[in-house]
Amino acid sequence: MNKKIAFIGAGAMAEAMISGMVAKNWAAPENIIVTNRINAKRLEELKENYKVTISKSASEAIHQADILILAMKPKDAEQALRLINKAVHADHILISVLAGISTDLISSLLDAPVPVIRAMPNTSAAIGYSATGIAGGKFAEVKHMQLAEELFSCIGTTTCLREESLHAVTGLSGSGPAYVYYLVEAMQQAASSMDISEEEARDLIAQTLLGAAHMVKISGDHPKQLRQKVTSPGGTTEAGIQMLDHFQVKNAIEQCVKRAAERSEELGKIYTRSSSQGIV
Ligand SMILES: NC(=O)C1=CN([C@@H]2O[C@H](COP(=O)(O)OP(=O)(O)OC[C@H]3O[C@@H](n4cnc5c(N)ncnc54)[C@H](O)[C@@H]3O)[C@@H](O)[C@H]2O)C=CC1
Ligand SMILES: O=C(O)[C@@H]1CCC=N1
Repeated sequence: MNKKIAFIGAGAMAEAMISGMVAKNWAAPENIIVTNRINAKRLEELKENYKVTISKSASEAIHQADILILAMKPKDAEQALRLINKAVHADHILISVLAGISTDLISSLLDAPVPVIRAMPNTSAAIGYSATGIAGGKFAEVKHMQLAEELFSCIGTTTCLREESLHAVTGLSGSGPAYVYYLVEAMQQAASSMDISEEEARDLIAQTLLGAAHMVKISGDHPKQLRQKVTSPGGTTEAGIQMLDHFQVKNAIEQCVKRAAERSEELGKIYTRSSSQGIV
């Protein structure tokens, strides 16, 4: 890939993507330009760790790049886009990973007909395991979608969807790693109370999650079937699952995913409203 990519925003998600791209040799590190609002130390850290090019000026980064990746918090998007608008043109491709923010809102803040692609990756991008959903805005053509698909496929899997579905994707797989880490925290807590060391527990839990994830992906069996294969009548799993049912954990997880998706919609609405009032 000989295109230049500018990250506007240098936080956790930008780093996860940079780390994955560099590890896969998808882009030469010097072709990745990273910029943020004020934190020069953070840029130096990314330069040191990944050998990327850093820039203190977003407009300078935009002038050098072919692909722009918007990676600031939704609340900072309007200010960033007002600046980006001065440098961006229709030959750029703008990829936004912002939760909740629609391509229409982004396009409404830009004068040029820039192809905008909304993406929802997750932090497992850092090790090539992101599950990313992408959707194209009104100026995004097939060739732009293909490029975005190629980009995200270097850091995991990519699914093309209708843009309305990206709120759900955000609740499911964008935030998803955090739910899994929450489960790991709980399992580690249990292990520690039963005198298993943190290190031993981490290995046992991680391998258990990996094995179960591969089974879900490879076996083609419904998760309920997979669960039943573990559950002997009158055995340990049944006793454990009874506690999950007692605490309505399935319902809690369903509500968790739906609430996160709803929050994505809310973020979209907050910033649509604020943007029209010019007060983000
Ligand atoms: N962290 C995650 O798991 C995921 C995050 N996202 C999205 O990625 C975006 C970034 O999230 P994080 O990396 O977690 O946030 P973060 O807070 O770690 O990083 C945000 C970065 O944006 C920079 N920034 C703020 N205003 C700016 C401006 N006007 N111009 C240039 N840079 C600016 C900050 O200096 C910082 O480097 C969010 O919109 C979030 O919805 C999407 C998928 C997963
Ligand atoms: O929590 C958030 O808002 C972001 C979006 C998906 C994951 N992290």
